[in-house]
Amino acid sequence: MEFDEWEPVYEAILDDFGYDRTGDERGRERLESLLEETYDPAELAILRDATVAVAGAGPSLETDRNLDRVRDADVVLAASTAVDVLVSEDIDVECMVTDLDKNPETVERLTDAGVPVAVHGHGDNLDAIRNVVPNCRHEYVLPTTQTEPRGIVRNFGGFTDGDRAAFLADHFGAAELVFVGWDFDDPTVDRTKARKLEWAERLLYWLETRRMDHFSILDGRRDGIVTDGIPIES
Ligand SMILES: Nc1ncnc2c1ncn2[C@@H]1O[C@H](COP(=O)(O)OP(=O)(O)OP(=O)(O)O)[C@@H](O)[C@H]1O
Ligand SMILES: Nc1nc2c(c(=O)[nH]1)N=C(CO)CN2
Ligand SMILES: [Mg+2]
Repeated sequence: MEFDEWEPVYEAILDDFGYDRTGDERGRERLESLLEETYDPAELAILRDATVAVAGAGPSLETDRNLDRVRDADVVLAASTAVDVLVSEDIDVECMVTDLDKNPETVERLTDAGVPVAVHGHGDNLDAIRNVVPNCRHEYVLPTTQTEPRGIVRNFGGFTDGDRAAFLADHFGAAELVFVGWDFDDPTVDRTKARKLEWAERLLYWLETRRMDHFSILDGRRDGIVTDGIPIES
């Protein structure tokens, strides 16, 4: 997704959470200033026409059925701690997507082993960027932002770690997205996380309907409505 399509949704997210756009720009600048080189996104051509498992970090990821669905996929993208769950089941991931808030040692280990990690900079992870990025192998770090992309820092669309993985797969031409480990109504999460998951759900619904490329047909027939181009669950 290009930024001009993403920007109105980004503005709605800023508004909803009260985030400061200049904070996100600072996150982008910190990534820019720390990275001497980056992962070449052209390498993500492995996603083209692939069946891609998009693993969220919800508790259902560990069910046998979901682990089998991941094993059956051509390519596995995993958000944050979902990587650790999959690795403990002997499942390798092709790319990790994270804002560095949970398992920095996994980020360092993957980049060291030559597995790309899409590292997201935003206004609330500036310290994590400074603490973790210098310990990573830069040629396996793909820096991302949710604000306007600049220089080496890319924006493929998406907000939370998991939905950004789905937007990444879409951007690089995945044929099919298989969602595992997505528990939108997880009673164990706090209020802020629940609101982030609400956004993730809305964004994935938008992405999937956009991928189907028949918004106008779906509008009013599925259990969602379209407001300003953003599908909102009814
Ligand atoms: N029940 C769930 N709990 C946690 N993550 C979930 C769940 N269901 C789906 N996910 C996806 O897995 C990702 C896990 O990443 P992580 O726990 O680091 O969250 P995050 O996006 O950094 O948000 P936060 O700032 O709240 O930690 C989430 O971003 C979300 O997209
Ligand atoms: N500014 C800001 N941006 C975010 C935040 C956050 O806490 N603050 N959390 C996210 C979850 O992955 C994604 N983006
Ligand atoms: Mg995270």
